[in-house]
Amino acid sequence: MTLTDLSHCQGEVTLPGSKSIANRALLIAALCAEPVVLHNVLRSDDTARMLEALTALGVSINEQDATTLVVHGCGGHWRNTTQRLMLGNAGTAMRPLVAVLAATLEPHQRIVLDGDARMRERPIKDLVESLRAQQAPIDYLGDPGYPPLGIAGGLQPGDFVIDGSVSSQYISALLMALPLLPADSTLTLSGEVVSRPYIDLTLAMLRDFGIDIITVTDHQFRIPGQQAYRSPQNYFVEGDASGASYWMAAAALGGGPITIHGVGQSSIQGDIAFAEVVEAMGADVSWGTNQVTVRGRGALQGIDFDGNQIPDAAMTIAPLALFARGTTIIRNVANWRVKETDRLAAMATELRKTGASVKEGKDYLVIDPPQIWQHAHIDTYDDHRIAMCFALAGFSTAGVTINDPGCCAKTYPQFFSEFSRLCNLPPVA
Ligand SMILES: O=C(O)C1=C[C@@H](OP(=O)(O)O)[C@@H](O)[C@H](O)C1
Ligand SMILES: C=C(OP(=O)(O)O)C(=O)O
Repeated sequence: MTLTDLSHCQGEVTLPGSKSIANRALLIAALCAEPVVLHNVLRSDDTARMLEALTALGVSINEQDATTLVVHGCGGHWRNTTQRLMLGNAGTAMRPLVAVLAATLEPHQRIVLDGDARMRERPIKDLVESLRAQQAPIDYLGDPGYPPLGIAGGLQPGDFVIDGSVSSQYISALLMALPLLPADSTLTLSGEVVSRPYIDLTLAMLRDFGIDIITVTDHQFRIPGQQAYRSPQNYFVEGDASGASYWMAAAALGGGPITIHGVGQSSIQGDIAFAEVVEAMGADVSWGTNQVTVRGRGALQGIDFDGNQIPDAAMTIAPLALFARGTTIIRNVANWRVKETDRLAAMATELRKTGASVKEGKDYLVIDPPQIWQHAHIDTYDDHRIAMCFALAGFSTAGVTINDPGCCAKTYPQFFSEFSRLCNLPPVA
């Protein structure tokens, strides 16, 4: 898809449901003993993998309409445990399922969790070792430290320790699983903890489903055992705040205004903080009930930003940097290297194609905008966020061609049709 010389991008857009919330809600609802009606569920590759996995485990899930699903949970007593579950590249399916299955399977039951080629390269060792230290029988069936994994029941409550410096998803996974054990546990986080707002998101959702977790310190939780997930009957999935970052950026570049429906200032998603980034770079942000409006103010200014708390939305700073005055630094994002692709390397390579000057460090990027723009053919590495970020380079007169824009289906299948609509382009086939 080629995008060139976009000037206006304005109007109203309604976000799809959050991937992070939808996949947590599906799994948690499956752990309830009573049905839960989930509203505004994202339908995308990542949620499809979770839905398929839960269905294979024997959970019945009915569609009331495309985004309203009724989950008939089985209280953690899975009806079918002879499966190999294929989880694609959905971190939010793989990581929680490892811990939850370890906590809920019987010792004689065994499940294999596997994913696509990239998932087999994404580390899971810290999580597996923490579970194994508490007697969970988990085997590496391929390369040690990576999926596929064979998992059986047998996990014991006790004092869990986990390194939080690679992925917060490991910690969220343990927080979801440990309340189901027959006695109390503690969970201690070692190392620098990345992506902390996703841990807070997990804690907020666990509360909504009746689970009690005591935060002892920033690095320790006490988790009473023998708890049961309780159905709130209805649960509403907020719009995807990471997805909102592309619209905020498009408004900052094209003037907007763009009103984004589905998240508000009090969102439980950390990525909503991207609004402060576009404000700092040169846009006006105004909040309404469950909505935010962004207007560009003209020239953007480069920024020096620590992306550790919001690694997904922080990617959207990179295309803004192409249009900003001065240098932009995105720092403290080492774990970009273990996501859909090595995002530090991919981002640096693709930004350079526009004429930008980019320094790629171990855990940071330094970006200076192009002095002379070149038309860039962007490779997307099967990474939805690379595809969506580079749509924004379409605001240059040289423009971009994005290879395989369809990879945005991981979290935002409608992204390019919505982008075309707001920028007044011919509809995407
Ligand atoms: O818990 C979650 O829903 C997520 C946590 C983050 O991963 P890390 O904790 O691995 O940074 C984020 O990048 C991912 O898209 C979703
Ligand atoms: C890192 C991401 O996904 P995952 O949930 O697979 O980790 C992402 O959506 O940017």
